[in-house]
Amino acid sequence: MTVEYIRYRVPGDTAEFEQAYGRAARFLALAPQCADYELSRCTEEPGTYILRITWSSPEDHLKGFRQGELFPGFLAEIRPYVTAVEEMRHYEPTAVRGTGGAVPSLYEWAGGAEAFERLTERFYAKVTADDVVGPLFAHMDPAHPKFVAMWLAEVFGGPSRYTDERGGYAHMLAHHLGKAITEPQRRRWVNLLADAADDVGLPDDPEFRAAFMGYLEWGTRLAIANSQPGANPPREAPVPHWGWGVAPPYLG
Ligand code: HEM
Repeated sequence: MTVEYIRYRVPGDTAEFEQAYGRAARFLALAPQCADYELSRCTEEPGTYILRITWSSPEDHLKGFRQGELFPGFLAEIRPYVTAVEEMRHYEPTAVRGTGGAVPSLYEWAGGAEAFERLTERFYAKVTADDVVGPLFAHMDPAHPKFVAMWLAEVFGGPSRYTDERGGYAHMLAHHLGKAITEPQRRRWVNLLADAADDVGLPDDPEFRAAFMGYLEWGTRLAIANSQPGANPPREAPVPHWGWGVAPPYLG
């Protein structure tokens, strides 16, 4: 991915400029090389704009889009503003990124470490009594619920205890390798965790539950793939961090 920034200083009618970009954006929306785009207006100097476009690569932008069939239509809309461009360059994102304190983490929203411990205690009580998934956990370490609570807490934005104290992703992966988890087992695992979330009173607002269940769908489908005989997933990776996605926390 590469991020293109285009800085404009628009001398005349800024409403017309925004309308022109509104029309030009249709071509970006169709471009397979474009991941997303956003036009922002400067608060202090309203004639100044920055357009941010994320492209799959500089080559995809310069060869794929610029030399492709969508570019003439795009350019026709914004041609009057070409002379207003002050900067037009590609930037590589760095590791410095994240959300600030204005958005609570899913970990905080859920109720912190104690909420995840209540959740997994309840969940594994259901799991071990279950005929579909129970046999997989027959020799489970008694501390397993606590370890999975640490994992979930870290994934959802809590402290990095699973990484620091338990071996992180590599350790979690090692527990799934060769387990040959089936789809009915995966589905039961997800259903029991959703039931446990209700039982222990995890927040049930739509935004939290959509993000929570989104991670469970993603993680359990990976667990199936990684657990099949002969699977060769990456042995080292960071613990994933899961956020709110498209539905931010409801603060109404
Ligand atoms: C989001 C999905 C999942 C997450 C986050 C997860 C997390 C974990 C973690 C962190 C461990 C290692 C705990 C430790 O440090 O000792 C573990 C082990 C294990 N997981 Fe998962 N898991 C997921 C999905 C599944 C599914 C779908 C199954 C099977 C239906 C499964 C079966 C197991 C088993 C059998 C172990 C070893 C338990 C033991 O004997 O101690 N996991 N899991």
